[in-house]
Amino acid sequence: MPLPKAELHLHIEGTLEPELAFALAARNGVPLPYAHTDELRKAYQFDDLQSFLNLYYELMAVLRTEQDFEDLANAYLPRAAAQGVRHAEIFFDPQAHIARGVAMGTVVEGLWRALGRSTENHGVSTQLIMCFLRDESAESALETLEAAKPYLDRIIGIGLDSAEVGHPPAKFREVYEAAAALGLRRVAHAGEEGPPEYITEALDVLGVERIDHGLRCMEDDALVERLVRERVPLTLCPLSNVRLRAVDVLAEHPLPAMLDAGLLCTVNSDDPAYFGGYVADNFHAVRDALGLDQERMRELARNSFVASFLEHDEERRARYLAEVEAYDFPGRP
Ligand SMILES: Nc1ncnc2[nH]cnc12
Ligand SMILES: [Zn+2]
Repeated sequence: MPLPKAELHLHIEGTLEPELAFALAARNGVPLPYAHTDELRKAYQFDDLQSFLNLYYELMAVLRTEQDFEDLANAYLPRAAAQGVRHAEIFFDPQAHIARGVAMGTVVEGLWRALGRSTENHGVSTQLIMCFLRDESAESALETLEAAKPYLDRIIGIGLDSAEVGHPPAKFREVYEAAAALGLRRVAHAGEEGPPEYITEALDVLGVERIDHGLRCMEDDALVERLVRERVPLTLCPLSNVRLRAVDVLAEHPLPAMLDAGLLCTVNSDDPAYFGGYVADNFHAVRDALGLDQERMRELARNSFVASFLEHDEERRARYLAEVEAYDFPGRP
């Protein structure tokens, strides 16, 4: 039985495995510039975030109907359950779909057909976080929030993703203020490729409660002290960092130094279909490459529930946390 955990940094479009991409392409008559799944997999060599995003947006062309989004989520959920995920806060990128003529309602209703039954069907509770693409305009983000208004009972919060450098958080001040007024929770990708100043700006200007990635905080001691003092969770994605070359090799990932500094770190999968592993695979990879002991692994699992947006169901959070504390690692005498 895997260690129980919450997954807090997972782009649902990043769970699109080559086999499902080809099946949906055939179903929808969408041509793909790859002959078969192996050829597509060979394209999964990235130099940086942008080179990944190019493929990520290209493959989304196969997602067209409610059924496609339901199938996408229904492929992820049993995999997540098998990896010990009890609770998942799932990102989606509506602008990438709306730009292709796929309506907000198609995306949210389709995902919800799977997510709404996930606790019963898979033992995984879920929340949806709608991300704005930071390389699109602030006006487009505001229009997207407007388009989401009929679906806000299904969306717990907003996030900010896509190409980071050159698109500082402050560009999105207005839409974050509007989202806060609607009672939405706020997170943002910051400090993945962008500088530590983007992390500070996400906190001060956007009022975010968690930082997605946040890796580059380690370049600024005062920022680290602040993140520790304010207990700001970071949703790290170690295999993603290696694949997108934010770190050279996993053995050099700053996670142990971040934990030693007292940062509230969590480990997540980001876009598991592209980066070679789901969330437990990320846990095992950091354990093996960085020599994390069982108490560090337990700390990461505990942090994931502490950092989750489960305030509306503290009883559930307490149950998950108790499971973490009671967990017996395999192979213990
Ligand atoms: N790691 C990542 N960073 C920014 N935007 C993303 N969209 C999907 N994955 C992303
Ligand atoms: Zn991400």
